[in-house]
Amino acid sequence: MIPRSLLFGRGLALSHAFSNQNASTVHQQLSMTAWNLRSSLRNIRTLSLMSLWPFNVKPRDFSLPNASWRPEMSKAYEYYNALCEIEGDEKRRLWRKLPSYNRVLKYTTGGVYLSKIIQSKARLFTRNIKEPGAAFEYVVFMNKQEKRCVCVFQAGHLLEGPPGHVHGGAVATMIDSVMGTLAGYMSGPVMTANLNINYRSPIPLGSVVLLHSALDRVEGRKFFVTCRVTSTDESKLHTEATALFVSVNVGHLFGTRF
Ligand SMILES: CCCCCCCC(=O)SCCNC(=O)CCNC(=O)[C@H](O)C(C)(C)COP(=O)(O)OP(=O)(O)OC[C@H]1O[C@@H](n2cnc3c(N)ncnc32)[C@H](O)[C@@H]1OP(=O)(O)O
Repeated sequence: MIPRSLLFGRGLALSHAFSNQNASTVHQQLSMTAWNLRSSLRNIRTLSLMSLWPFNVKPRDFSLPNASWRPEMSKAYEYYNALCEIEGDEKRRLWRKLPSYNRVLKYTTGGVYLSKIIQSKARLFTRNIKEPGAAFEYVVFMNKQEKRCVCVFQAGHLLEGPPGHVHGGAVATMIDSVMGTLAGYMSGPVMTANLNINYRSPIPLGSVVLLHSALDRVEGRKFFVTCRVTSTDESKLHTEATALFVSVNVGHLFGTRF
């Protein structure tokens, strides 16, 4: 979808051009009209080329296994991935692996935001480091029926906070992202309104942990979500969090509520 104003703005100028009866003015306006027409075609061509991108390139799914994954990460991935592949009716499948891109593609499928997003250099915070394994390696498995998800997270060397351990802000980033993904999956666009974190034990740099997130309750537009970060065998609790997400109209993200 291309914004109507962009497509038809010059078209309106074209129809208005014939309202003046004066011959020279009509001549001038015809030249203007030809210019407007050429310009419109150029705009349409540019916009249609733009609208083909990025759909003509398959986006990279950053949550697929790569060489930087430690055996523990691969093992946890295979465990949850196997749950996704349980045979049967598609609708009855409980677990799904969510793909993960470095752009928020969802909003580029159409509407007035298309050109804004396409022109943007924005990249998702957790997916903007090119070297595999250097920062956030993670994959989210969603269970919509049970209103919960599990994220397998391997924390790379660029996420250091206290020596040899993961930065609390990096842990918070992952918690916010996973809880936000769950709330968004259940409701559509959401924003974090409130996030409370208790750090119970430090996470060694390079280690693999699980983030278990669950939807606690919904009150109108408010989604209350919990999260626990544990070792992969779940014997050690690293972090606990609760958060409130508020569902928003997409216009809220662009400052144009409607
Ligand atoms: C794939 C990657 C996923 C990544 C997910 C990451 C998510 C994020 O990090 S989002 C970025 C950080 N968050 C923000 O920038 C949000 C900034 N805040 C806002 O935009 C707004 O305050 C927003 C959207 C939260 C709420 O605004 P608005 O839509 O006007 O709702 P508003 O009417 O104020 O509040 C709605 C309800 O929520 C409650 N509420 C709002 N904020 C809070 C809060 N901080 N604490 C408690 N309650 C709150 C209100 O009291 C109200 O409750 P009720 O309906 O019972 O009266």
